[in-house]
Amino acid sequence: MAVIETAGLTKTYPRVTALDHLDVTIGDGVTGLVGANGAGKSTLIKILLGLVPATSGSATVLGHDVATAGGRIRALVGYMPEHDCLPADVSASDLVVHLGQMSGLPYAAARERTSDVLRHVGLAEERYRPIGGYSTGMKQRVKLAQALVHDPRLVLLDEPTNGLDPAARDDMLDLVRRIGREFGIAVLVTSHLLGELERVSDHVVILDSGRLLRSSATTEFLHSTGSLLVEVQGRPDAGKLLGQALVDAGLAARPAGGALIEVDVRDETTRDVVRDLTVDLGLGLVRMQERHHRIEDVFREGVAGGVQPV
Ligand SMILES: Nc1ncnc2c1ncn2[C@@H]1O[C@H](COP(=O)(O)OP(=O)(O)OP(=O)(O)O)[C@@H](O)[C@H]1O
Repeated sequence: MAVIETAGLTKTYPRVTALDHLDVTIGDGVTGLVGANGAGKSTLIKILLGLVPATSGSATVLGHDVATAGGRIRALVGYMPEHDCLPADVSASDLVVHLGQMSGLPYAAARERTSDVLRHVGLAEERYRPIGGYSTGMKQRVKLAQALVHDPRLVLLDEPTNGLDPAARDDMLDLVRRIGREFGIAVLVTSHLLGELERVSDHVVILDSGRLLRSSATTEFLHSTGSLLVEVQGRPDAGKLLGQALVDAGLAARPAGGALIEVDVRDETTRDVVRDLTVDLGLGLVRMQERHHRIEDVFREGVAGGVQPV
């Protein structure tokens, strides 16, 4: 069963169409929802939670219709909102226990789960201090903990790395990956920082002005654009010589400046062909490295080239 499914989902505000006939299916694992500011990510999340009604079209979350089963969905789903919304004068521990009870857990179970999830997100003794004194990174962890306290089947994380410095961002992304891989909870995580999602996501959905630009496995993004950068030495025209030999061998190879050649990876034999031809030509292999385009490049190419939704 799809975790999330939308059909013709549209949301119009008086001045703007935030979602425009969105058809997308999201499964288990970690899915990155990418888009520039204003692309419609937060609007999609709020509709999926049953907090904001769609203008037209439909959506289901874990098989439940968002239009009629918002309450049921919110019991099964954890939500980490984008903006700072934590009360300053309450401790993380008290807040998460309270929200656990609001999600239906008895007091004792809420306390036990709170202790577990705060440990998982890396909040130790400070959990008993008022949240007002926390750093941004600690506040983000509290927001993540409250999304997990009721043991949801799916979590919706809206810009969890917002406002974090690089080290805190890495820690948060590690947590997101662990939620998906180790705890088996489906994750939909949004970001406008495209590069970070390829590290943690199994699947990437790209939104552009409320429309679906692309939805595919992360490996497909990388695989479809994978190439090798090869550097050879031994004679002045070494690069040219190897480039021609690679083309003669049926590979797509092109000069990449000086003694550098870029070769498209055709299959698992490509590296062996490069190595053998270099040896046959009596050249020295200086380096052979992966040259993946990043999701960011694919996104840019897509927008510039007007790629049709898939
Ligand atoms: N309540 C609202 N009333 C009017 N317009 C809104 C409302 N909420 C969102 N919008 C508009 O809808 C569009 C999509 O906004 P949304 O917040 O979903 O984008 P986003 O991709 O989450 O961007 P961000 O990362 O900046 O939050 C934007 O143009 C925004 O200004």
